[in-house]
Amino acid sequence: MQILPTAARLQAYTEQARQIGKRVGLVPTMGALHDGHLQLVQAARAACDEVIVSIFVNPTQFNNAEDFRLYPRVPDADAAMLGPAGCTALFVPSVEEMYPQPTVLRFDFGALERVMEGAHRPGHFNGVATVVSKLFHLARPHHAYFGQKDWQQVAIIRQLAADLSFDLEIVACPTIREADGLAMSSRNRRLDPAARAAAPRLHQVLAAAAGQVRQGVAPAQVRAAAEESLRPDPLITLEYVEVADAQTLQPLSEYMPGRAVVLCLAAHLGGVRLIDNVVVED
Ligand SMILES: Nc1ncnc2c1ncn2[C@@H]1O[C@H](COP(=O)(O)OP(=O)(O)OP(=O)(O)O)[C@@H](O)[C@H]1O
Ligand SMILES: CC(C)(CO)[C@@H](O)C(=O)[O-]
Ligand code: BAL
Repeated sequence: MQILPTAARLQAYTEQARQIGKRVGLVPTMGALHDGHLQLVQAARAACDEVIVSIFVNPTQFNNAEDFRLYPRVPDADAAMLGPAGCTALFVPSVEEMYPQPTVLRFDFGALERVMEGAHRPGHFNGVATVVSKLFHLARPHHAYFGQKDWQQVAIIRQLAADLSFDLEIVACPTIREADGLAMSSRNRRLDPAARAAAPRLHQVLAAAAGQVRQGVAPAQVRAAAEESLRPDPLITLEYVEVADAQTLQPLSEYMPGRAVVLCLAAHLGGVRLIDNVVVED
């Protein structure tokens, strides 16, 4: 596995690969890798000759300085996992390399970002779109891999790729969970034992809500039941729970035949902010 510390090295590496007809897959991450990430690497390996993983804790997508400071960083353990998983090149730029000057780019994803993570983390998707655009320009991958745990992020990146005519396929991979249902997430490492023990409640509540959606319980009632169910838990502070159209991400007041529903939430457990979602197909 090659280590590529600079943008120029990444560009040269992928350009050479494309010139000899290789298919290039890109897996953007912020590191502190787990099986959710490795699934993306495996999917890339199955479809591509070159699997480029980027690890970059992108400052421009953090709306909370403490969250950025405390984001788990374990570069040696990450690198040790990636070779055996099938990564052929690891891009690990510095902040100065990615942002030689402060960026002034502004994206507006309209209704897609006025809800959920976009509404609760001002500037977050601007930072995500900025860094993902840069990665797409530098690596020019044929395929780029993202996780459905970040459902809204996938929708925004699809819009970004379409609007900017990036010639690549966005591949969304399912959410990988711990045995107790907790969605794998780098931030899980920051949970203390009590918060870790409480954390599977998030998925339990979403699973119960999904059951209600399947029975036709109205969206407002589903939301209220989820809020009610988490309220007594002293370790969990719910930030939002939403019942939304899975494609447009807009909150639903009623179900529409033939349209999938996504149930999304964000919650704080002992200072750690986690998100999760489940999708209910019609
Ligand atoms: N449990 C998971 N299952 C599938 N994909 C995942 C999972 N967790 C993260 N991913 C995907 O991995 C990519 C990199 O995510 P990232 O490095 O931010 O990790 P993370 O675990 O989501 O961390 P955090 O949510 O704490 O930032 C994203 O496309 C993300 O959706
Ligand atoms: C896509 C991404 C790597 C951009 O920094 C990040 O938002 C993430 O890890 O999901
Ligand atoms: N996986 C989402 C990246 C973030 O929370 O900033």
